[in-house]
Amino acid sequence: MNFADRLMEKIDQKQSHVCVGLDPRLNQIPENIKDKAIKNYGKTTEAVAKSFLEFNKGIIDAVAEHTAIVKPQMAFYEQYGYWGVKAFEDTVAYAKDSGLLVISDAKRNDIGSTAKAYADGYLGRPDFWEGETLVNKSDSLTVTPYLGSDGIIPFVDSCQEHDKGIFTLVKTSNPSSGDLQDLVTKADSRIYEEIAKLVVCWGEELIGERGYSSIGAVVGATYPSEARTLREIMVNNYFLVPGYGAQGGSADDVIDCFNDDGYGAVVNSSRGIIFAYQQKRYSNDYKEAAKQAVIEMKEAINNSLAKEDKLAWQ
Ligand SMILES: O=c1ccn([C@@H]2O[C@H](COP(=O)(O)O)[C@@H](O)[C@H]2O)c(=O)[nH]1
Repeated sequence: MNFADRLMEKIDQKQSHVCVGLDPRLNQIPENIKDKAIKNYGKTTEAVAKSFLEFNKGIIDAVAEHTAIVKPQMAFYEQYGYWGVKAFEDTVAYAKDSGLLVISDAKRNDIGSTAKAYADGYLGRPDFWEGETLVNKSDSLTVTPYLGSDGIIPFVDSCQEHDKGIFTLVKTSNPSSGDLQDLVTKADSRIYEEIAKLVVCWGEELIGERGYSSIGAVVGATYPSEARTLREIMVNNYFLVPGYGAQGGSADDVIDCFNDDGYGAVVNSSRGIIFAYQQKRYSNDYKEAAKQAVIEMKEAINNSLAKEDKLAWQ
C-alpha cells in the first residue's frame, strides 16, 4: 500500500494529525531510568542507549493511541556512536511493533550514486552476502534537496519500489531558514517555491488512492504565510510540519498546511510532548505527562480545523 494511503489510514484510526518526535536528551531523561542503566552497564554509551530505549518505549506506549506516526531524529542517537544507532534502530522497531508509522529524520542526500546507498539503507532492502537482505523498518525519511534532482531520484525510486515515503526540506522552521530558502530567483519566485515545484514533479508518479503522493515536504509551523503559498503549489503532497510548541508554532498557525479536505499535514512536536513532565501544568510522571500533552495537541489541532470547517471526522 502506498505510503500516503497508509499514513491517512492511521490518521483516520487515531483521529489525530500529530507526529511525536522522539528526540531524547540525556540530561532530560528521568534519573531512575539512567540510574538503572548505569547500574547494569556502567557509565558507558551502552547505558546511554539503554536509557534512551527505555524512555522511548514509555513514550510510545503513552502516545500510541493518539498519534499515527513518530519521528526519531537521528542526531540525538548517532552522537553516541554504535550504541546510539542501535537505540535508534530498536526505537524504530518498537514503534512499528506498536502499530505506528515512522519517519526517520536524518535529512540525507548526496550525489546520485551515494544517495542510492542512503536510499537503500533507509528505505530499501540492501543485499549483502548472497541471498542475505537487510530490511529497514522505517516508513519514510527526511531528505535535503540541495543537490537537485539526481540526488533525489534514488529516494523516489526506493519509495516506488518499497511503498515508502520521503519528506523534502522546502521551508524549514528555524529562524535563519530564509538566508537561502527565501532568496528571489531569476523567475521572481522564492527558492522554496522552486523546490516545491520540484517536489510536485518528483511525486507525480506516486499518488495513492486517496489523492496524496508519497513524496512529501517539510514546511515549518513557524512560517504560516509561506505555508499558505506552498499548499497552493503542492496540492497533492503531504506536509511534515515541525516547529509546533517549543519553537512557537500553534494550532492556528498550522491550519493552512491542510487542504480543505482536512488532510495533507502531520504536525510534529518533540520536546513539547516527550519532556512535558518537566512543565508544571502536566503530571510529573513522564509517561502520563506525554499522554496529556499529545491529547492536548491533537484536540487543539482538531478544534482549529473544525473552526475552519476542515475537520475530516465531523
Ligand atoms: O524545519 C525543520 C526540520 C526539522 N526539524 C526537526 O523537528 C524536531 C522539532 O523538535 P521540537 O522539540 O518540537 O522543536 C527536531 O527533531 C528538529 O530537528 C525542525 O525542527 N524544523
